[in-house]
Amino acid sequence: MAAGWNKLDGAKALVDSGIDRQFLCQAPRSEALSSRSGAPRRRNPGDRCLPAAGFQAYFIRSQQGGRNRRAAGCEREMGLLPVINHGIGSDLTRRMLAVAHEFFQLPLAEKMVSYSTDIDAAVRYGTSFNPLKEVFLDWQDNLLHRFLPERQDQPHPWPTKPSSYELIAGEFVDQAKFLARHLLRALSEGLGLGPDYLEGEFGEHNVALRLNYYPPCPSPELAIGLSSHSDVGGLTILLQDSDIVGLQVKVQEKWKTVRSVPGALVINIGDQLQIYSNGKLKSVEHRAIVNADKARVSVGLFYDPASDVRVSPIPKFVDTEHPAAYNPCVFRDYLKNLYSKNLVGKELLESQRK
Ligand SMILES: O=C(O)CCC(=O)C(=O)O
Ligand SMILES: [Fe+2]
Repeated sequence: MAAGWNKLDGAKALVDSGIDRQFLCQAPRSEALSSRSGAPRRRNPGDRCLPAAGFQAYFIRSQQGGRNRRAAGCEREMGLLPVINHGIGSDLTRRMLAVAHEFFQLPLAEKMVSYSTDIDAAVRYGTSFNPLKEVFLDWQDNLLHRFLPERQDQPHPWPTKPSSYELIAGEFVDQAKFLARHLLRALSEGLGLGPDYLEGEFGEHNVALRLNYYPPCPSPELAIGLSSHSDVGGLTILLQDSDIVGLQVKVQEKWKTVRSVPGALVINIGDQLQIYSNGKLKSVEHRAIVNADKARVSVGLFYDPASDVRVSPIPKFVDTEHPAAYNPCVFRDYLKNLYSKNLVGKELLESQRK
């Protein structure tokens, strides 16, 4: 294991602890050495590198699906919506991505101030999805903020470093929330409901902001950045680093890579909208892959029903031909279920099926 590293320290800390020493390469010795700059060496297809113990926490599934991860870009029929004229200024999206990078560059101890295993914590820093349970970790570290309606009378405990974080992330949350509401109204009308219907169902609504950081990975074909999942709530507004691909969507059992267009946002439908619409809307199965060259960040704003809302198919979508397909579930319980398991595609939603 990398000296002094433990799995809760996360992917960036493992990379920082010295990639070069972690690989026992069976390639010719001269090739096996990394470049003098210390930058991860690009591997040749013929290399047989065995990751040492620290990396084995991530290098998984090693034999599965490697080729798929490099699938060509395609946005048609993906079930998600890349949008450009979304009203969030390019200056703000650029600053949001920059401050996210800055956050993850902080020393580990400063990020760990926000480490918590409490899923109700307002701010939570960590690695992977459920590192205490997973055998193989996702190659990413993350910071999650939850803005719960029941806490709206308390100031949000923003991380104090980087110093511009609160201002930039606060502005991004406000604008992305505004956009999410607008989209929810449009979806509601598109379903033949009144424009405020879905918003009414969501109640006081939950908002969460998640920053994902994927450090460069010496063997990207052996790791996954974020395991396959669908977002569990209502709508997700996702901002990703320009010109670094990572997001993939499952379309007809194949992984398609989503192009990363500067300033564009990707809108995702979450599980609760599939339940409300009794399957008329479908939550999108997606994942993130990693690359050997560049760290990537993504920032997701999740606009979800309030925790105490009981979600079930809307009566308009239920009749004898279309019986209710899902059991009702209080959103808080759905989230608890999520965090008690590992991320596995749409299994959680499937377990809600009648
Ligand atoms: O990094 C990405 O592109 C995906 C992030 C994501 O799916 C999430 O945070 O739920
Ligand atoms: Fe997601």
